[in-house]
Amino acid sequence: MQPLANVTPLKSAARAGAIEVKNVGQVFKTRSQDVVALEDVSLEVKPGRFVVLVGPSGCGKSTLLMTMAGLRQQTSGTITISGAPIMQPDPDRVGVVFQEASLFPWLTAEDNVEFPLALRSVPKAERRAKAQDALRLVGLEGFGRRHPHELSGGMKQRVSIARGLVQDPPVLLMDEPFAALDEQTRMTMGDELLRIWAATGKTVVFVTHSLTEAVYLADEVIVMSARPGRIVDHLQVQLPRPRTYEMLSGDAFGALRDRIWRHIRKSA
Ligand SMILES: Nc1ncnc2c1ncn2[C@@H]1O[C@H](COP(=O)(O)OP(=O)(O)OP(=O)(O)O)[C@@H](O)[C@H]1O
Repeated sequence: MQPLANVTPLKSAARAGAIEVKNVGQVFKTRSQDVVALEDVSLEVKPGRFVVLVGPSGCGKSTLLMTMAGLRQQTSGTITISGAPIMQPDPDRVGVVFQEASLFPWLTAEDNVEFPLALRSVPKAERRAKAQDALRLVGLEGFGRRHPHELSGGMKQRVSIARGLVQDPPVLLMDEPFAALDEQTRMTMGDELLRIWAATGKTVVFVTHSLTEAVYLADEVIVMSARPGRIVDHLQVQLPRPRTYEMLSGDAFGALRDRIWRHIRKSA
């Protein structure tokens, strides 16, 4: 276990990293109609679990993740993170990583990682130390002075993960973080993420369209139906860890992937 240095422990340590979503609904009001994106979604994630959300395109996966991150307010229901409601973004409790690395091109990798701390006026020396820790954790020690255009797609996404981790939140929410990467890099990044997860003990909620990636990474897979998004299945993935490439062709792996696919095909 290798937590980031200089971290203030959470007050409610016992529930740090727990997520509770209760009867959450999300309705978007547009000029022509009300779009029901989420309907009566409830789920519980225990601290330290790796949970993957899958479902057909437009079923509300990103909406659910953004609502858990406090970036949107749900229309109904409640969401608590580490035992307290989440009403707005709170980088001490929740880190977020998006599909596009969305780095500032004019800032170096370490300045990008420091950015959330700079916004909160954390002193420069402390910012730098935390950014160095986070960059080391994602395997980018020595690359901090590079600008995004000097980094590969996978490296940029590592910087983005480091930025999500820099305040050492107990929860990391990831919205298709590897979707823009080629298949080889994507597999490597999956293994890297599992290494970081094992080293930090964070709760991860990860959205993907790839059923293989879902089963490979997850402790649990939550399957959503087409809009309005509801939870239609919740699978426990009991494959041993560390996960290996050989498991991809095993019967247990195939059975889980088929079960998820049957739900998605029904919804499509
Ligand atoms: N701001 C908004 N205003 C109106 N409708 C929205 C808004 N944001 C999302 N929606 C709609 O809500 C539904 C859920 O969208 P969301 O992006 O959460 O789905 P998703 O499962 O993440 O999709 P994908 O897999 O294609 O990324 C979609 O029908 C989308 O068009």
